[in-house]
Amino acid sequence: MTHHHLADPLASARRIVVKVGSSLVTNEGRGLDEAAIGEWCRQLAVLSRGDAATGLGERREVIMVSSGAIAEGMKRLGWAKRPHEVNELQAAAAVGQMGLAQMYETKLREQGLRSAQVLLTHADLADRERYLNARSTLLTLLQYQVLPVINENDTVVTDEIKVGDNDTLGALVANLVEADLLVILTDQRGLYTADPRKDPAAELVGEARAGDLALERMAGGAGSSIGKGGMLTKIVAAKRAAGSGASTVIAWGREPDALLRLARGERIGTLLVAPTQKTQARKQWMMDHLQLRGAVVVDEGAASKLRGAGKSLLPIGMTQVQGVFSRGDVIAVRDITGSEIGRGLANYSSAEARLLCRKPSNEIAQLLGYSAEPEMVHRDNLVLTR
Ligand SMILES: Nc1ncnc2c1ncn2[C@@H]1O[C@H](COP(=O)(O)OP(=O)(O)O)[C@@H](O)[C@H]1O
Ligand SMILES: N[C@@H](CCC(=O)OP(=O)(O)O)C(=O)O
Repeated sequence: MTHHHLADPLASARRIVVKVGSSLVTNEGRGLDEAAIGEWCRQLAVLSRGDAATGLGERREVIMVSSGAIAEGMKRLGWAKRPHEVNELQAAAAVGQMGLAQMYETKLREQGLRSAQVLLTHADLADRERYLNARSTLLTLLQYQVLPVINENDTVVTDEIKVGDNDTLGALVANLVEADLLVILTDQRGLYTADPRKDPAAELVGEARAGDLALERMAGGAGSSIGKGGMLTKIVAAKRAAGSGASTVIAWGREPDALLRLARGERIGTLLVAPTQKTQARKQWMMDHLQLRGAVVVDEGAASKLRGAGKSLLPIGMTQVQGVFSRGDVIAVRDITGSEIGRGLANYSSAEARLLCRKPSNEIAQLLGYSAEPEMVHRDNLVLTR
């Protein structure tokens, strides 16, 4: 084994989710902080483009998760106090989201970066099929070097089915796209041993293991009336992000060049290291958590490409489909002798897969009336059995 030490979680991160909280984005509710948003967008553009001169030659894929819709909506509606009525909160979110989207669009365009608004709900992430759709949309945007700006779709979701806070949403997005790093920018310099607003003796935690229970005892709720989650949701988010192998940094949103410095490997704020690496985390998830719904049998050519060359499974290599499964279910991939090659997420249902056996991918659209992906199981969603 050669890969004994873990790569530096900051400098090696190539896919990064950045989350900013309401109080930062809206300047404590005073209105969208154009200068702050402009600063993050400038840094995001450098990361996305790559800039050898600043020691960031390689391009990173970046996704923004931004709060602030409700706070900004309240400001625009002239509401001084946060309403309790759900419909009023939802109305405020709808008003504020316009401002958010417009601001990010403008600031990113100034940097020569294209952006896209993505509003997600809990259901989009809980349902396997919608999950895969959201995932492939986000990955497509990244592929085209578009920066997705994500928020919860507050206007349509009711309390019971809400993600509820954007720290959690950021972690779910990190899971969704299998990010390497989640950066949570907030109004404190990181996680302290106690809420620094209440305890002046509190000290900054430099580094810890994501998921360490001692962290949860340090974290309190939101310090202001603007933010939603406080530190606890950030700690829990870090644990969740670690589930897919992403480490988390909690840092001050006004720290100069925070995103660039982090990407260069500088330690800023609190680093919560994911104990398992990405590929291992995915493998565990695929092997442990899911029951198999079915299988596809592949010919020898496909089997050797999967085993040896690290390729995706294309419909043309499939000879047989077993069981009943939906798009997004975990299925086994077997060779002609019946032995398992690997497991992965099916891009097509069993009924569709039966129609696709032995067919070239350019016929998928014609056979099914639509085409989701050219692969039956994408390499990134496939784990080889040992
Ligand atoms: N242990 C802690 N370390 C740092 N901040 C803490 C801690 N416990 C509670 N907090 C509070 O959490 C707040 C940040 O959470 P929140 O207001 O939800 O911000 P955001 O809008 O960035 O999500 C801080 O202002 C702070 O008062
Ligand atoms: N989706 C909500 C944000 C909710 C939220 O989690 O806020 P925060 O704790 O400030 O990140 C909004 O845009 O107002």
